[in-house]
Amino acid sequence: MAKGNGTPLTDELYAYMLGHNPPLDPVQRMLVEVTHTQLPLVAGKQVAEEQGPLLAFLVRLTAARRIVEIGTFTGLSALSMAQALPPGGTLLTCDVSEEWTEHARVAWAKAGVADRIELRIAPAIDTLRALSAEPHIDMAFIDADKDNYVAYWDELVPRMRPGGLLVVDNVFFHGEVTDPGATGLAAAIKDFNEHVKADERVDSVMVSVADGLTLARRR
Ligand SMILES: C[S@@+](CC[C@H](N)C(=O)[O-])C[C@H]1O[C@@H](n2cnc3c(N)ncnc32)[C@H](O)[C@@H]1O
Repeated sequence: MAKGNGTPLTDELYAYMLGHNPPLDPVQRMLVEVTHTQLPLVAGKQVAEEQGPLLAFLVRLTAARRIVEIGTFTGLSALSMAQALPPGGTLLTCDVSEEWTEHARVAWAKAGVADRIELRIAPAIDTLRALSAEPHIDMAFIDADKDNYVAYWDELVPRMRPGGLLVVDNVFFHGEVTDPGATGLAAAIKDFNEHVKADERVDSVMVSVADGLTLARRR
């Protein structure tokens, strides 16, 4: 079986890669530090450091004006995307935790992007179902409860405008997706990955970024 020509990502190489990406700005850096010091037990939920610049790059590349995010946590991915929006662009982000998203609100205000971000505290599936059914979303980022990924996908895809970009995090589920006996959330991600692969409404690629990322373009 072909293994690709990937280079193992050592700590040194990872640091080198980060050193060649746009550096975190002071508010982004603060958010990483606050998350690790004040929420150490759940800090691993935060997107990996290379994902913020990647998401910002994708917002600029697609000239996205209307973004929907599922899974706010302490707000680093939302901050990165909101900072890359053109004037008049907006980001709707969904979460269920007032506690975790309070850090996000503070950071967005500090960064001067609070006016372009709407945070809805409610099960994301309810927030998505309440959105217009018209294709109006330019970019979506799914990074929340894994057992609802298929449901989020099926609410989002019809609402994406043609050419719109869906980005989905954790599609490797820590490598457990290759386990034939996977259960629980790993099995949910495996089902999701099959669902995307079979979905003729999109063109998709799965890439090895952090814990695996799927990028899909609405046809
Ligand atoms: C992996 S974290 C998101 C990380 C975030 N994107 C960042 O940049 O730090 C997942 C988030 O999904 C939220 N979540 C879990 N279940 C949810 C649900 N049913 N609806 C909305 N959000 C949910 C959690 O509260 C958590 O903050």
